Amino acid sequence: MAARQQLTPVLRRLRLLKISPHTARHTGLQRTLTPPAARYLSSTVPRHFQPTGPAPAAAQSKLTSETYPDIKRDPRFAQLTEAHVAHFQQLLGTYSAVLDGVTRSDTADDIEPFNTDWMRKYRGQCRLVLRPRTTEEVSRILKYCNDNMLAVVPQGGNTGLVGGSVPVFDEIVINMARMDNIIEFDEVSGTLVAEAGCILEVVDQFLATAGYIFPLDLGAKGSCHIGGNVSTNAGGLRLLRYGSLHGTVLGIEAVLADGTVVDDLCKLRKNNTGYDLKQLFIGAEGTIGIITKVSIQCPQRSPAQNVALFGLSSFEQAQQAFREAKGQLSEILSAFELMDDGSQALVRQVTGNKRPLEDTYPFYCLIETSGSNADHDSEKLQAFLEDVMEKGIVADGTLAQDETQIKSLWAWREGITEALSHLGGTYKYDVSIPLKELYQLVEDTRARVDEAGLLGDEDEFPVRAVVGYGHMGDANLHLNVSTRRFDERVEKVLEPFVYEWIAKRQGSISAEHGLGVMKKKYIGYSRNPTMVGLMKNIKTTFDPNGILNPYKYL
Ligand SMILES: O=C(O)CC[C@@H](O)C(=O)O
Ligand SMILES: [Zn+2]
Repeated sequence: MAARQQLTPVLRRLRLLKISPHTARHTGLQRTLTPPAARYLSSTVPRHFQPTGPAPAAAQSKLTSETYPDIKRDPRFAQLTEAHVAHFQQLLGTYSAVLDGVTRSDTADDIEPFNTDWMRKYRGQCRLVLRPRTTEEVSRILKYCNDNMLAVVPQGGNTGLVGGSVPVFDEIVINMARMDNIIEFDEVSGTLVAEAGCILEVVDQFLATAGYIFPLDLGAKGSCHIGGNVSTNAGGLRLLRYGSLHGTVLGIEAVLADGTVVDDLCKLRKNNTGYDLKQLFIGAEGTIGIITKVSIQCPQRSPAQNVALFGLSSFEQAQQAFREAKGQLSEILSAFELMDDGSQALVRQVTGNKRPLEDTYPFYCLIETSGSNADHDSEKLQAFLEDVMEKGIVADGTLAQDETQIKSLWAWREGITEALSHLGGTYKYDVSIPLKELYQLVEDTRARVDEAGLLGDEDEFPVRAVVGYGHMGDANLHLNVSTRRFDERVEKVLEPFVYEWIAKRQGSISAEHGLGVMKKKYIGYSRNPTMVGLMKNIKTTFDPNGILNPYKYL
């Protein structure tokens, strides 16, 4: 206690000193999602982005097949015919298809959003979108496609960042949005069973009404589907606390290429009976089957939550702060995120929002705690803050006092992706590196782009900034190269340089966003030939004709 009193002057440096514990953020089931334009208009920034928002300033108009001329359409696949369309129309009833140029649609939807990814970096040429409502319909669609050699792309909320959920050529899109039922929830065990097309935020808000939380949270939660999350093995903001989907997913139902339904919708935490086949579908990006249902273990929602944002003078200090946070906050630490100043300057530029700290620092960390005892948590956090400030690890900081402040602090981290998208094209590298060297990649990349004469403030330079941020608690960095326009010269300077850099340090070239089209040819930088060979065997076993999400992943 004496020590704490002595430290009071240090604590005064925190602008929002008083920690007010508060209840969980989401209450009630709400299906209305906020339009993207409104996202930056208030201090209570909604925590998601939409894939169908306004096109980024320098949207890619090129087709993926033009950007990647070495990818050729597989001649084994059939061309779509009138007979195929008629078949699907009959199969799916009135809610059937959107066919480009031909009026066979149950909606007025344009086909283009299904062909284009959220970043407008990848553009396919699909002419048919199917939107099944049941597993049975998915099964029939796939059986027919397999028998007729029609390639398909499973599509969730289309919020992916590696071009995995849009076609490359004329693959048929199987969009899962209509399979959006929450099937059952056990309030005692916390086991949820839901269809793949459920929107993550909707499920999370449903769980909030029962005092639970979905064990995954990410910026795209307002648009992404839980089936897509599982298919890409999304990591998100609280992996540090709740672990990977490989641990929380208890079971899945999936449909194989030939229409076979794999019913492994297990609800048990323990089940060592034979190979754990569901694990193969988690992170397979729809290449071995389409996930139709998911059973998942949901943790209890923490009644007390606190968020703090700190400024730090070096990456070395960010590491020290992380170490202290783990030691001192232990079981209540639920997120530890890193942002460099460049990323924060871009968010500020796009949103116009006032920065949370008065001065700028080279690095910022966002810490979240979630616990069950508000007094206990506040005490721990206070003590942690006193300690890291006294030790000179943290230069300045701010603590959210209420729900609104929590959201606006989180927006400085979660809003980076969207902010960058408004500035032009972004080359994104989602990587895992041993923590010590995490930020070195950003510095080395910046130096390389600069040396190539591509980085500058004036419009003639394609690259505006090279920034880094990410899930420091998971040693997962998001290296983002923000450009005024996508430019082949930039891509050539970045690739394979970034992948080689990572391979030298035994890192992963794909930490949480998947491989998609973007990293297909680079898999060898993170997986050895024996493993890639085994993966190819698995792919052939599950999908002998290769109709599921071709041209990607392997
Ligand atoms: O846009 C990115 O590079 C990262 C997106 C997402 O994984 C995040 O952590 O914000
Ligand atoms: Zn991330």
